[in-house]
Amino acid sequence: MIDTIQVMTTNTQKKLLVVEDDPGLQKQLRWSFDNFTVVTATDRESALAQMRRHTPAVVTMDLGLPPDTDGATEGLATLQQILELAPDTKVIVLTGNQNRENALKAISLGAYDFHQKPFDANVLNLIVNRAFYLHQLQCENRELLEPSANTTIPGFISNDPGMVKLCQQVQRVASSDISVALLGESGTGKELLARALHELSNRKKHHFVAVNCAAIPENLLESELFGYERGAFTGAVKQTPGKIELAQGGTFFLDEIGDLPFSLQSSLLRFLQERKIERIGGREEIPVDVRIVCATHQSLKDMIAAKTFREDLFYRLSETTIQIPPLRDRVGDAVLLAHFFKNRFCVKDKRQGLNFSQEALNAIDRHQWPGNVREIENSVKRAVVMAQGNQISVEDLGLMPANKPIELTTLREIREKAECETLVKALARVDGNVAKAAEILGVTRPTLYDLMNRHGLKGNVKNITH
Ligand SMILES: Nc1ncnc2c1ncn2[C@@H]1O[C@H](COP(=O)(O)OP(=O)(O)OP(=O)(O)O)[C@@H](O)[C@H]1O
Repeated sequence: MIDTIQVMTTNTQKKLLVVEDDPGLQKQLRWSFDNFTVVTATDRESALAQMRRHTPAVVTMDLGLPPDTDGATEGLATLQQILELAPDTKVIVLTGNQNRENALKAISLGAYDFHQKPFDANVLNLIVNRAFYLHQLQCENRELLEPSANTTIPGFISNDPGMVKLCQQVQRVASSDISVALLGESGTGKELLARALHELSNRKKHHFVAVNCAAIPENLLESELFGYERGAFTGAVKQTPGKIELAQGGTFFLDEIGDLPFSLQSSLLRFLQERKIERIGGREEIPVDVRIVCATHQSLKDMIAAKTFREDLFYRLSETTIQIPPLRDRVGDAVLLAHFFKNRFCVKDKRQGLNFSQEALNAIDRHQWPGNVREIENSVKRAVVMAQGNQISVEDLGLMPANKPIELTTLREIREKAECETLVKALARVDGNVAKAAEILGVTRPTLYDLMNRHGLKGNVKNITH
């Protein structure tokens, strides 16, 4: 049974979860905290469900939960899971001073012990209030210690003034229907911004449909985009709408537009001019109202010059062009993003309390991140798994410590050297398998090939060993 009494404090809602299987005691406890939103639970399952739903600041719990009301195996396991779900939550166990050993075990897990029987509601009230303020202080501390992001796009983390402006530009164009071309290196957040354009527009009730032109073989791409009628070709067993049609009313995102085969560029151009599609093997023209967003890491201007990309299509696709800078050009963002992903993966992997060592933070700031945000995301993800104790080291991140005396003259040389060494290390670890090395480094295969080319490693992969 859930009972809710809502009272707000200045900035954090006072939420208390009472975990107690004795109905009499539960009732008594529930009414003792009229300045809290009180939710209740009687066993492990309901306690965890309430934790997920409400993330209360404070929990009071009876250790003797069913099925083992005498022992505390169930209660201690519940306590551990509560703290894993929300490590900032303050848990007060009500042991009634009956089992000192269990009380000590609970304290070692991170709980507070309230051993008074019969319990005094006023004293417990004081303790719960104190625990709440401790929780609030801890949350505020965390916010102060960790840099915060400034953009107005939910989930898009950056404090770099250029990026903040770029996000404002995204927000401004989101409400219009003009086509947007997002240009930038791999992993800079093009898809994330494409989704933001959709979410911030009044098309958000409809679908956001993405097609990656590089991932679909040329002979299948046409039917993927435009759909087909039954019997249009061998294997066309039923009428199938294309991705453009599926985005009706919403946003259609063409990722890696630079990889759209030349043969299909004129079909796409026709659609953009007429806003109608014809399924393969069909006779009917179907009007489709979609907003077009595309992205690429390639230089479309160079492709136009090389006559591999149609200029007229480029102008249709890029009524607005947004150039996203690489991560190495954004001031302070690497550390900010590292904290962001660390917090995300800590919650996901239930590894609370992890922090970067100072040396790791310096290395994050120094590293060039050729794979941009995707690389930092993957690096932190792996580090959260690898870290021992509560510190993430430079090694956990797969970065280079700055302990060698610097003999080189320019920063550029130092960066180049570090990049080259990282590539060699990653390739050696996977016996020269480029796909696996790209995964470790958080870059795409083409990016890794480019980097290997630049560092003269391409012909030498087989020579790279441990
Ligand atoms: N500023 C950001 N804040 C938070 N997460 C980000 C940010 N930029 C990118 N990401 C995350 O980084 C990863 C890569 O981003 P995304 O897929 O949008 O890049 P992309 O430029 O489209 O890459 P590609 O060209 O390789 O397709 C995603 O998991 C995305 O959520």
